[in-house]
Amino acid sequence: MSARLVRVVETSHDTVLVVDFGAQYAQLIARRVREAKVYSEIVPHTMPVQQMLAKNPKAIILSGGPASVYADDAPGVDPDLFTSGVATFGICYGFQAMAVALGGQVARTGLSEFGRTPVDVEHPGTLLHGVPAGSTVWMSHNDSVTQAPDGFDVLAFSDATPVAAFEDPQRGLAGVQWHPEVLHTEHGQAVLERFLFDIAGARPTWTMVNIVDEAVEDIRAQVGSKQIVCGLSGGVDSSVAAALVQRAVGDQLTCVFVDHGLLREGEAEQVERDFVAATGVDLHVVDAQERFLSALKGVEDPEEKRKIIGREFIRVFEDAAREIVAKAGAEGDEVEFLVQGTLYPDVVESGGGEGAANIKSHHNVGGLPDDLQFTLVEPLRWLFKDEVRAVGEQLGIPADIVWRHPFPGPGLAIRIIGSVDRERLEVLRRADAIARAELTEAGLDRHVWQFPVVLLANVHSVGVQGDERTYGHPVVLRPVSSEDAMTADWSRLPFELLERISTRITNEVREVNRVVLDVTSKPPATIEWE
Ligand SMILES: Nc1ncnc2c1ncn2[C@@H]1O[C@H](COP(=O)(O)OP(=O)(O)OP(=O)(O)O)[C@@H](O)[C@H]1O
Ligand SMILES: O=c1[nH]c(=O)c2[nH+]cn([C@@H]3O[C@H](COP(=O)(O)O)[C@@H](O)[C@H]3O)c2[nH]1
Ligand SMILES: NC(=O)CC[C@H](N)C(=O)O
Ligand SMILES: [Mg+2]
Repeated sequence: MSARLVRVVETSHDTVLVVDFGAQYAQLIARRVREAKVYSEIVPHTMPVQQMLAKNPKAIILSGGPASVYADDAPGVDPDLFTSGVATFGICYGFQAMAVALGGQVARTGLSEFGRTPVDVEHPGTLLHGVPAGSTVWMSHNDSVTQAPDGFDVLAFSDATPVAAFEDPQRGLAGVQWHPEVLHTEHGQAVLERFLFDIAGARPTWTMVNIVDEAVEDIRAQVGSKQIVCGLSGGVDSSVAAALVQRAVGDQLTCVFVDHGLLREGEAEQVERDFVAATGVDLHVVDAQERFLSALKGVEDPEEKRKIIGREFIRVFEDAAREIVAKAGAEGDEVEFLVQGTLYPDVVESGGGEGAANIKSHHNVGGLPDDLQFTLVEPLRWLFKDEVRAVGEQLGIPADIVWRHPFPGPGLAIRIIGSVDRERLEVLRRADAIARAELTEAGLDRHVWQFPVVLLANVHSVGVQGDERTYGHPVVLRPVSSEDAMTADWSRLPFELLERISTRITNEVREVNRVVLDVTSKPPATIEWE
């Protein structure tokens, strides 16, 4: 990330740091803060307090976490934080850790609360101003604060928890046992906003107009008068990134669309037609089917597939950059910059959070080759997907691009379980086209986040079609709902729709004799099968 961009963000907006104690919901907390128009970043709990303070935060939020505050290896909070003058809000584990650090008591009372829980507000104070006397919140804890630290007012209690919320507005400190960030909690956003605005005094300046203006300014400063290429897939992220760069440096930008042979039916034609029509951008289409398919020949391991694809993408961008420079007749002037549509969850998932495991190498982050020659320009690396969509709308990108379902860069290669070849790709492409067309026909595109169809090319199953025995392959339908692809649930599509898809696929795609539905959430599964 460019040091300049860090400065632009930090000096023109109030920043809220979300300290991650291993929470399920650290990302969600950051998103909710941003929904209140305050810029927010996640930092690991291992970051020293001095380093946090160096980011000049307006407020700090301590997240929940799996540990018990008195356990030997429990992550603690440096008491310096509470004398630094920075307003601090504790949620669940963060609330308990704040209580202990300031001299309160936490105990495992034997009374746990999970899920929907009624709380009584006995004294709203500043934090719970406007919250009714009885409301329902979402809890997930075994330990409870049994005594608030000196100087704090206790604001609420539940059946199992004598201290469910407290505050000391003079010192800018407050906390709740429940999770204000989850949708099931009534008045959750309002409580976060009382903390942000009334206790911390943060300013709501993180708006789409400001985000766009600042990104444009920053790209201009980074790129100057040089040529720049953008890997454009026609997906939401790269379309929005390209539109931002186009606004910043106009015709210095050339977009490169790679047809790697792993695309869905009609995709290449659609990107060429719709994207150019919508933006007027200079689009360079590369037919690299042969190159990708021969590099992938016989490869079954998912990580190996991803690494090969990441590498080939970059090699194609390098070749394209050389051609673009030659065409422009600009001798000796190399293309130094490559625009990618990398998002904040990509950054967090690929080790932005301390000790985060590598689940899979996204082709544009962990899958990049070591000898990358380009300087990356990633104007969206601070944003969540819903924010990217809002930026896209702000830039006037048509709704069918902004609301497209995400499609992974490695394409159908990671939806064929087993090695990839032209025949298998063709089978999957036909099944996928049927599923997508029926979803659209049913008017349910906006109800699902994504709808992968997966070909189990390594598996055979017996069927009977036209009174004859067949020995074909199953395909898996994987419709999911999600807010940001970090977590997901399987979509409850109507049975009639599933039936139509199943019948059409087995009738129209000869190689497939079985259609199954994936009913796993993420976690424990992931959205894509590889
Ligand atoms: N076929 C392609 N040609 C050129 N670049 C691509 C292609 N596929 C992916 N990329 C590059 O990889 C990046 C990451 O891909 P990813 O699928 O996450 O984003 P996207 O396609 O822009 O949006 P979406 O997530 O909505 O599909 C893209 O932003 C783009 O820069
Ligand atoms: O551009 C991409 N390059 C990749 O290598 C990649 N792998 C997964 N995805 C997409 O990321 C989201 C989360 O996917 P998973 O639950 O499978 O990890 C889902 O939206 C996936 O489609 C990718 N996108
Ligand atoms: N969700 C949480 O933060 C839980 C905090 C702590 N582990 C408890 O069980 O009470
Ligand atoms: Mg994509």
